[in-house]
Amino acid sequence: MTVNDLARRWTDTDPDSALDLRLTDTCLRDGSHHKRHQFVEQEVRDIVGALDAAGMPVIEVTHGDGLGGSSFNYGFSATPEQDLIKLAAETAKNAKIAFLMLPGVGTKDDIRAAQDNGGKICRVATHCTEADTSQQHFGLARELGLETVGFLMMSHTQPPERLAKEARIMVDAGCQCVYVVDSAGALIMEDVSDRVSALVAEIGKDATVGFHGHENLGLGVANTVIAARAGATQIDGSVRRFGAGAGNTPLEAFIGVADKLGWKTGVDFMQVVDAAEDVVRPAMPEECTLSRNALMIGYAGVYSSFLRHADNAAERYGVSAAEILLEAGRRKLIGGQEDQLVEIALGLKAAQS
Ligand SMILES: CC[C@H](O)CC(=O)C(=O)O
Ligand SMILES: [Mn+2]
Repeated sequence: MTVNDLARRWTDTDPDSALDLRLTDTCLRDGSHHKRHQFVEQEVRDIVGALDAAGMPVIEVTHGDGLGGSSFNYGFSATPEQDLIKLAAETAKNAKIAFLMLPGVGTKDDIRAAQDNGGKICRVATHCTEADTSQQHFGLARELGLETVGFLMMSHTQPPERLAKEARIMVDAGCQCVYVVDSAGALIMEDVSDRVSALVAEIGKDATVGFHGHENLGLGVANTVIAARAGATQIDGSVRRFGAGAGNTPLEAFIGVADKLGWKTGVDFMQVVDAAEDVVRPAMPEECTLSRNALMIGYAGVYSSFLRHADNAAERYGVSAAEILLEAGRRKLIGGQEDQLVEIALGLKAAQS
C-alpha cells in the first residue's frame, strides 16, 4: 500500500483534489532561534516586504521563544520584539502578522501590546500534554478580537488520540486552528497523517488543523504534503528553511510542489524563490543544514531550539554537542528545560576527567 493509499483511507479525501491552503512563514520567529534572536529592523522590513509582495498570507514575527522570550534563559533579542511586530505590521500591505506566545514565558499584557502594535493572529504554544495552560490566553485573545492558533509542541511524543484530546481543550477555550507541531522534526510520514487525521476527526467541525514541520530528518516537505492530504489546511514553514535545528519546511519548495499538485497557496513561486535567495538568505548567519547535531535532534526527538543551547554548553565545557542532544532525548526533555543541557554537559565533562 502506498502513502497515497493510506492518506486516502485515513481521510476519505482524494489526495489529488485541489486543496486550498493558508501558509504562514515563520522565518522571523522560528528563524530567530537560528539567528540567536539578533534580527534588526532593516531585516524585518526587507523580509516582510518581499514575502508580502510574493503573496504570503501570514508572517509570524516574535522572539524564537515567543513573547517575553528575550531573557537570560532563552537569549536576549537585539531588537525588542514588540518593535519588530509593529514594523512588520506597518510594512505588510496584505499579509497578516502573527505572534507566538508560550504561557509562562509571555503574559496577557504581552498579547495586548502585540495587538496594539498591529499583530492580528495570536498563536499560543504549549507542550502537547499541557493544552490546559493555554485556556486563559485563548479566552483573552478572542475577547480582544484576535484570530487564534494553538500549537501542540513535541507532537511526536504522544499518540494521535491523546493529541486529539488536547486539541479539543484548546478549541473549547477559543482556539480556531490547532497545529500538530513536529518540534523535533521526528515525525515520519504516516506519523504525521495519523495525528492530523485524529485532530480533523475530533475538532474538524469546530476548527481547522495545521501542521508545522522541521527538517531534522529531511522530511519537511514530504511530511507537509502528507499533512495537507490528511486534512491540514494551515501550513507553516520558513523560506530558505530559516528556523531552529535544520530549519523548518522550506516554504518556497513546498509552494513549488503545491503548484505542481494543483493546490492553491496564493503565493507566487518565482517571487518567493527570489525572496528566499535575495532577501532571506542574506539575513541568515548561515544556511540551515542537516548537520550532525541537527540530525541528532531529529533522531533523538529533541526540541529543535535546543541546538544553539547545546552548542553553547558544548563549547563552554569542551564536550560534544551531539552527546548532549542524545542524552536530552534519553531524558525526554521538553521546552523550558534548557538548563538541563548545562547539567548534561557538566556530567559529560566529569565523565571525561
Ligand atoms: C520555543 C517555541 C518553539 O520554537 C515553537 C516551535 O516552533 C516548535 O515547537 O517547533
Ligand atoms: Mn518550530
